[in-house]
Amino acid sequence: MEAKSVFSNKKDTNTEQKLDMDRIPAHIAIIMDGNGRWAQARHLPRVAGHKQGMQTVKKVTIAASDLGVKVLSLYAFSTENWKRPATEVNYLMQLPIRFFKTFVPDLVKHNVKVMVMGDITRLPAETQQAVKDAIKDTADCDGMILNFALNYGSRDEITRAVQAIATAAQDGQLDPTTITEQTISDHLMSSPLGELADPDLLIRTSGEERISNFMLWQIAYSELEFVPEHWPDFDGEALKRAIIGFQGRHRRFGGL
Ligand SMILES: Cc1cc(N2CCCCCC2)n2ncc(-c3ccc(F)cc3)c2n1
Repeated sequence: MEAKSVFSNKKDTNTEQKLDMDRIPAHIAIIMDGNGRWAQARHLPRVAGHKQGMQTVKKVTIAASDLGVKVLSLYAFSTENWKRPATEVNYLMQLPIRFFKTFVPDLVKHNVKVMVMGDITRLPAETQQAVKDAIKDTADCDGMILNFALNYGSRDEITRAVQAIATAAQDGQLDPTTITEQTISDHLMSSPLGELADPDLLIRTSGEERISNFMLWQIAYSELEFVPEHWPDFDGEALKRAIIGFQGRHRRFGGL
């Protein structure tokens, strides 16, 4: 059957690059980098980049949902981000609240379910409540899952999984000789995603080629796309270009 396709209207492609709508990656993860540099280039405070980055979250969420992506994971706040200046951390902690107040009705309209990975107990109470409200208000949606990584770090996630597995073994609830890769996957924060837990495609914006402690276990077989746009400049067309890059590769899952 001829694959449905959508031409990328970006004029700088020198070949006819088509988006194969029958091979959209089920799970896309994005490291949303470049917000501070975007602001700096415009002689604006760093928080202006975060504010514009929030608008990009809304735009890209709808674009991904419309393309048929099943899970979109976004690295919103890492366990390392607490080291940033208090003024910036305080601003960032307000963003989930603003997101809830301004965007949840749109998410429901697009049947998008909010999920969060990370230790939210360390967040300010108001931020925690906004996150819980976003999860509650979208719980009945069964379309794309918008999975925010918030106060998340992959090494922290793996450490917590090892602790839980060791405790179960110590309590006689788990025979250590039966531990498999699936046992570890089942104890990660991504486990509610089930078969969709592992990203097919990881995108990092702003040209940096680092993983930065994001979903280290889950991206074992992911395709990686490092794109030049700062996150505030990323959009639906840039998302299509990244997916076209993904579709252009033969995926081996370690085989031939
Ligand atoms: C801390 C933080 C920062 C944050 N940025 C905006 C995007 C650019 C990168 C970092 C700054 N965004 N964007 C959305 C959320 C969010 C998180 C959980 C939730 F339930 C609803 C919204 C968010 N949270």
